[in-house]
Amino acid sequence: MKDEFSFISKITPRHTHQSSLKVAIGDDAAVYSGTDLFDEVICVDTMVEGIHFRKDTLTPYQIGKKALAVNLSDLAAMGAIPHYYLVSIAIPKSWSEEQLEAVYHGMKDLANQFKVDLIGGDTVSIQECLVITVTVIGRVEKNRSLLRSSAEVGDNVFVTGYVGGSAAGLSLLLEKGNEAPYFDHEQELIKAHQEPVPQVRAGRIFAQSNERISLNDVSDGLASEANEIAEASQVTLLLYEEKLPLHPAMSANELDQQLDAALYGGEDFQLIGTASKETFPLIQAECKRQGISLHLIGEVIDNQPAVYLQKENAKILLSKKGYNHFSK
Ligand SMILES: Nc1ncnc2c1ncn2[C@@H]1O[C@H](COP(=O)(O)OP(=O)(O)OP(=O)(O)O)[C@@H](O)[C@H]1O
Ligand SMILES: Cc1ncc(C[n+]2csc(CCOP(=O)(O)O)c2C)c(N)n1
Ligand SMILES: [Mg+2]
Ligand SMILES: [Mg+2]
Ligand SMILES: [Mg+2]
Repeated sequence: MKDEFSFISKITPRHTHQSSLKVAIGDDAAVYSGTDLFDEVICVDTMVEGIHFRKDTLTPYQIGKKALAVNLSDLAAMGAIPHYYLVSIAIPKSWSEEQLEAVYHGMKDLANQFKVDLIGGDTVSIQECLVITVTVIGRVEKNRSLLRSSAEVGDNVFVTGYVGGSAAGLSLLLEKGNEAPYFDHEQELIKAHQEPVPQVRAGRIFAQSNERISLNDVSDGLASEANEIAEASQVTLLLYEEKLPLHPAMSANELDQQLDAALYGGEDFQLIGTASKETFPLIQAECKRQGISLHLIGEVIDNQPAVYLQKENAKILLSKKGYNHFSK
């Protein structure tokens, strides 16, 4: 298989049956109408041992926490308020009951933080490696879900927080293991990889602004996520290299390495999006008021699906390269 994206296109139904469906396959989560005031939002993501984590990159507690976090991040990317989650777990012989309890402990701690309830799941055995699949359900004010397809020419491009930290942390773990002595700044990068914080608050600020905002979360890397917005909105994004908020704990690394981590590393679980030039200062001010940093990183410049990176004096095409499950 070439990549998961062409596979998903192939299996996407051309017609759907339910009239309540508002957003089908193609965004961070699906949306269908709920009550008079709210739409329901639902998504699912899987973490596989050996692919998303190893016993020497995440503790069992962190595996659980991250499995829920990545799903809350997809709800955040829709502007939704999370409510419930379900967990399907496939357990190999190599995992003890004590370790599995720690996985659930990690999920529970994050669930308490966001006031979400575990309401179901499934438990099965598997031959080789642990597989954990989390489904989350939330809601957003009627017709206010934030889509990848809402970008327009003239918009500002923004991203919350810092990027590249997770990939830089993973490199350290893969190189030196989790037992090695680390400097404080290295520990910060490792933490960014192990315990990403879903940007639910930021997503809510964007949804409640009542403005047109396109949004996506950074699971596969900025280049890939920016391309998803470009494709869904049929626009060209121009990102300015010097404006990318590279995680400050990476500053000892070569600049090329930092850029590589931010653009192609993934798993930062920040939110990238676009808003009109009039809207951007409003949401940036509200983010600031709530202690969230919102960085202006580029502009929407044209009506062709593409992403460019403006370097000092060159404009380079950023392809949809990033973490890809089938091209590694
Ligand atoms: N096997 C599948 N069957 C049906 N729909 C799928 C399948 N895999 C993905 N999708 C849908 O395709 C769209 C894109 O999925 P994708 O997993 O790339 O997005 P994401 O969850 O935001 O990213 P990531 O998984 O990298 O965090 C989503 O709407 C998702 O629900
Ligand atoms: C041991 C180990 N090796 C590599 C990686 C890197 N990685 C795995 S999946 C993924 C993208 C997000 O996944 P998805 O697209 O399924 O949401 C990334 C960046 C890791 N986390 N652990
Ligand atoms: Mg997503
Ligand atoms: Mg997914
Ligand atoms: Mg992915």
